[in-house]
Amino acid sequence: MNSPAIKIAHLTKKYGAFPALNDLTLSLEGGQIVGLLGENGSGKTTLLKVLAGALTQYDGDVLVHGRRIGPDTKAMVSFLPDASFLADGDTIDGCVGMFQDFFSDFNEAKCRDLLKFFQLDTHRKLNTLSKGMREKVQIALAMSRDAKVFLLDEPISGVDPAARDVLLQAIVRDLPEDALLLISTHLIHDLEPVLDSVAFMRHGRILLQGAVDDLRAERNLSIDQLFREVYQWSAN
Ligand SMILES: Nc1ncnc2c1ncn2[C@@H]1O[C@H](COP(=O)(O)OP(=O)(O)OP(=O)(O)O)[C@@H](O)[C@H]1O
Repeated sequence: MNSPAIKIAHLTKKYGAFPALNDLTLSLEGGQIVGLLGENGSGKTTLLKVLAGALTQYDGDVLVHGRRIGPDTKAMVSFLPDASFLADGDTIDGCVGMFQDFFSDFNEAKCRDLLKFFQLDTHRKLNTLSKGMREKVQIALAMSRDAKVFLLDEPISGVDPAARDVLLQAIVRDLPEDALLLISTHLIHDLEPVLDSVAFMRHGRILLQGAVDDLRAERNLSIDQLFREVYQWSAN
């Protein structure tokens, strides 16, 4: 049998003495879109950084397709961090060239197609773009790798509500079959239509996990409503 796309057991990541991830266990299969949800400070970004190989000091077992985090998994994982990872002075064309040089699974034609779809002039420098335009560039780059796991940290927070749907469709279209797309967000209502399952985090652990359809049917609530109910209840 194939290994799960992500398998985490007893993951603890401390900043100083503070456990941002606290004995977290999670297993996710490929071929699905998963929402990583949770209140501020619950550990979403920290978890994505561990999976991406950006944080290396932690306790516990973290496997991507059966491999420990390292060069092998980095080659399979496309990570879109919440902060801009591109240099201000570069043009969009320059960023495309950098991805082309850096990632052997980068599909330039797909990226250019997405940039065109977003109506971005690729001669422009990043420091002349709005926050939302920059997010579109980063999404086009990150989604144009032929990766097995995509980790997106708050990918659509900078775009206006009307543009979010378009952006989301661009993210999910042409997703490689069997790929896992794990998206952290507070914009649950916007994301809900594209999600197959969700993992709710609290205090560095998984509080609740399940298929969106099952959770909706069991609780008779939308995921947005369920989130409010769970966190209201657990905050008391
Ligand atoms: N570099 C750091 N040094 C110290 N503490 C940190 C650092 N990064 C994160 N933390 C702490 O770890 C906890 C988890 O932070 P993290 O950014 O992973 O949460 P999050 O769920 O992504 O939050 P948000 O929804 O606000 O983006 C928080 O309490 C935060 O203050």
